[in-house]
Amino acid sequence: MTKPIIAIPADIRVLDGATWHAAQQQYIQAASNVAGLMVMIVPAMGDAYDLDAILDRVDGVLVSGSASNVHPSLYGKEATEADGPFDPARDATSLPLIRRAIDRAIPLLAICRGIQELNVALGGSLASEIQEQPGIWDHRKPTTPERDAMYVIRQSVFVKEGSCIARYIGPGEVQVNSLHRQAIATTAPRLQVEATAEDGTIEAVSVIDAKAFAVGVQWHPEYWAETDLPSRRLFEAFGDAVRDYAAGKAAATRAPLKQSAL
Ligand SMILES: N[C@@H](CCC(=O)NCCCC(=O)O)C(=O)O
Repeated sequence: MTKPIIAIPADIRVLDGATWHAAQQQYIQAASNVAGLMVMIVPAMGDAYDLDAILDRVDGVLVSGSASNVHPSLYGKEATEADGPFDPARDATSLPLIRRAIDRAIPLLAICRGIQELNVALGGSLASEIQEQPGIWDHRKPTTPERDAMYVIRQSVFVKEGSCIARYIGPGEVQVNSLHRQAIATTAPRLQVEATAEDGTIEAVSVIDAKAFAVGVQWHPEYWAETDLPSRRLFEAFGDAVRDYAAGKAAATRAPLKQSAL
């Protein structure tokens, strides 16, 4: 059987003076090698593209991390320069894509910037420069050019008993990496908190009334998905949910054909 396809909304990047619609290799590799999926990068074209037509052709959505921040105007805050860098074209694509995927019961995995987009898409807000708040740790990307060192597993999160992700990675303490300076401030009404860090930072959420896998994590399971068990299990769970969705869609397409053949 052909592997199901998932959509990854692109970042806008400028390389050598040209504008690119880009997605990082680490997400594509984890989705392909661990979840067993194929990836389609969705250009950051906002409402110039019919996002439902794109969702008709895929079986899941993976919203990746990125150095840019969701524009504060999208959660009712005035932007300062310190809130940047921004990527309004990605916001204009990923936020409606997230909302439509949830409405259509299409599996969704949202990572780092992705969990922040999921929260804003559903009406929540973000806090910036969280390391400056009293009692909050420094969750920022380690300063090193070495990618393995940037993404090193160095922080505990506590997964809630009975949460959605506890089914895959167990409840209790899990070791993760951390590369962010923003975090969820007000949790969107449709989200439940699945895991927190010891300093109270929200580390994972799920959509309460979702009809499919709809999970966001503040850490980066994609980076170590081939070698770290909790990271692998999250990607495998997403892959299974995507395959279930694809199988359901294929069965629904076959059913009317069978009837008309009678
Ligand atoms: N706005 C966010 C971004 C967090 C995030 O997705 N980090 C990944 C960084 C990857 C990179 O730098 O390439 C925040 O800082 O909280």
